[in-house]
Amino acid sequence: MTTEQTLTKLQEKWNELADVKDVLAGRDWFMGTSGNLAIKVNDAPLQFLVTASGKDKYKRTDEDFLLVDAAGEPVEATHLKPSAETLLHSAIYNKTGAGCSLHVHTVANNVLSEHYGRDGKIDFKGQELIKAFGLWDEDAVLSIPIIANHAHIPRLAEDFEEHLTADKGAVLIRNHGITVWGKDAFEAKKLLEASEFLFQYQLALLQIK
Ligand SMILES: CSCCC(=O)C(=O)COP(=O)(O)O
Ligand SMILES: [Zn+2]
Repeated sequence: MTTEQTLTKLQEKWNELADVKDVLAGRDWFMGTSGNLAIKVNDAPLQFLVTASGKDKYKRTDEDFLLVDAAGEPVEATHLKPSAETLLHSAIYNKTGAGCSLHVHTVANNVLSEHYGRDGKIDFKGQELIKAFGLWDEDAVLSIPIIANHAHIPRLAEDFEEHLTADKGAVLIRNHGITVWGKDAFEAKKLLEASEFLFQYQLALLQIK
């Protein structure tokens, strides 16, 4: 690839992730600067764009993302800090064929992660939207793992990695949020939206019971 082609690809991926960020911001899924997003730019060497830590993700700026390597370290010298949870995104790109990963905190995903936390998972059956995860059988069950929210991110990443068994998926971090990954930005966003729909449904159901 020429330098020009590399830069064009980087710009395309930047715009793709910025567009996803704007849509998720429209859903109010970045409260209190929470959440982080990443998109793969290059396979060999592995490089991905990740949100800069602590930014107001409701705004679109030239400093929203930075390019990091397989270990989550900035590729170039920068004053920007990669997301505090970059290691989770690194784990996804190192262990799966995913091209995009998204993490958001919502009231629904936090409440349900606490409610089902002791089970270590939340199951959805007989719900149309589990088809977003490729589960089309009538008896299919979507099982989303729930892991403990370790403050030490390498420890959190270690637990998280155990669930990186496919190129797409979702993991809930108890009283923290959800991380999803998919082959590209379209798939990751679809999985995130489907998960949040299912969480909102389950929460509403628990409330009327
Ligand atoms: C203020 S939210 C606490 C950190 C967090 O969980 C998160 O998703 C945002 O952290 P980042 O470093 O990616 O801004
Ligand atoms: Zn978080």
